[in-house]
Amino acid sequence: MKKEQVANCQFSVWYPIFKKHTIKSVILPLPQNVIEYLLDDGTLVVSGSGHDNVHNNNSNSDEEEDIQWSDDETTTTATAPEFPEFTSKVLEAINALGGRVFPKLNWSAPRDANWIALNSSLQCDSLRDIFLLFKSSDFITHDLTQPFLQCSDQDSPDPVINYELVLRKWSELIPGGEFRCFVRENKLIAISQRDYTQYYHHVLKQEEQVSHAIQEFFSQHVQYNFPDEDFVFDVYRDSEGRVWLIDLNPFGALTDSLLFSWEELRSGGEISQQQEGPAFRCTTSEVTVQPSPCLSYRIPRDFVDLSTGEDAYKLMDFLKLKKSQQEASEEEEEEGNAPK
Ligand SMILES: Nc1ncnc2c1ncn2[C@@H]1O[C@H](COP(=O)(O)OP(=O)(O)OP(=O)(O)O)[C@@H](O)[C@H]1O
Ligand SMILES: [Mg+2]
Repeated sequence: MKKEQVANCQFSVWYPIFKKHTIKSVILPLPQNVIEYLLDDGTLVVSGSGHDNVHNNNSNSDEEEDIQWSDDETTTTATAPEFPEFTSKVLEAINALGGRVFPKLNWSAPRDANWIALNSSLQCDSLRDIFLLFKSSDFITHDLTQPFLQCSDQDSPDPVINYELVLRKWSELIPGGEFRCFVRENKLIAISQRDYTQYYHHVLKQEEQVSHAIQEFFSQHVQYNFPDEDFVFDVYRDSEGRVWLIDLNPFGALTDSLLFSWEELRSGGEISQQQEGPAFRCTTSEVTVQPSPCLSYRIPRDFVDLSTGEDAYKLMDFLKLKKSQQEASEEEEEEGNAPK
């Protein structure tokens, strides 16, 4: 996989080509100061003008507390003044897209961070929601810091990247309708169920119809229209059987090969010789159901609830526990001090 192939899969490259067949979206250039804010791994959301005051515990009681948790109403007012122009562009775009959006950068969405959002989802209705997800996501950091990490042409200069915030109209996609399609030398060679951790009875039952619909979509709208001849595209087949393009990804290890292996996809021989059309794989029984691949990115739910104040009872239990621990240690201390 070459750097150029990765550069071709940026949202702003493919969106204008396939606009008619994908979810309505708005692309906004990401200002340098916002990029720096996203990469600053100090506190999650910081009030004031910079990260300097995080450690500067000023005792002036008129000053706001330095650290603001994300669900605090004051967070928006604390961060918004720093990027007023960008904030208003984002809000305008969110409104134009119906009030709820799915955010991503040039390549990635913060899928590894959805657990941190109050709604445990990537659905956002403010810049504050977007910042919380982006700052918590390793996938977003990857886009910003090392997008060409696994490319074979490491000696060649990196293509110039203009970072962009992509806002997509929020759409309730049923995971069983999502498929990843692998194209080599402009030929559709393989289709995999996207959410391979679950068994979907209807996918298995409609395998032929699904494969046929995707092949038709590919030959009518995708084939020869993309600047590369090797790529991976993701689709969604809605309840009426219509196929939509969701994303484009580089053909190589950066992209999850799901129910195939990159070895077999690259060699192509075995999987495409078996039949005329593309190889089709889906999860075939409950036995193979696996935990969500993003689980390892999470921290314990209790910690999130406590830090956000989501669950009041949990917070009360936690405080009671702290209090009893404190009392116990005070008692111990007293005992320790008592003359023997
Ligand atoms: N507009 C949208 N509204 C709601 N959910 C969406 C939207 N777009 C995508 N999704 C959901 O989010 C998932 C990830 O989206 P997308 O493929 O754009 O992210 P990605 O970071 O490129 O993922 P990958 O690393 O697997 O390529 C999709 O599989 C889909 O379930
Ligand atoms: Mg993708």
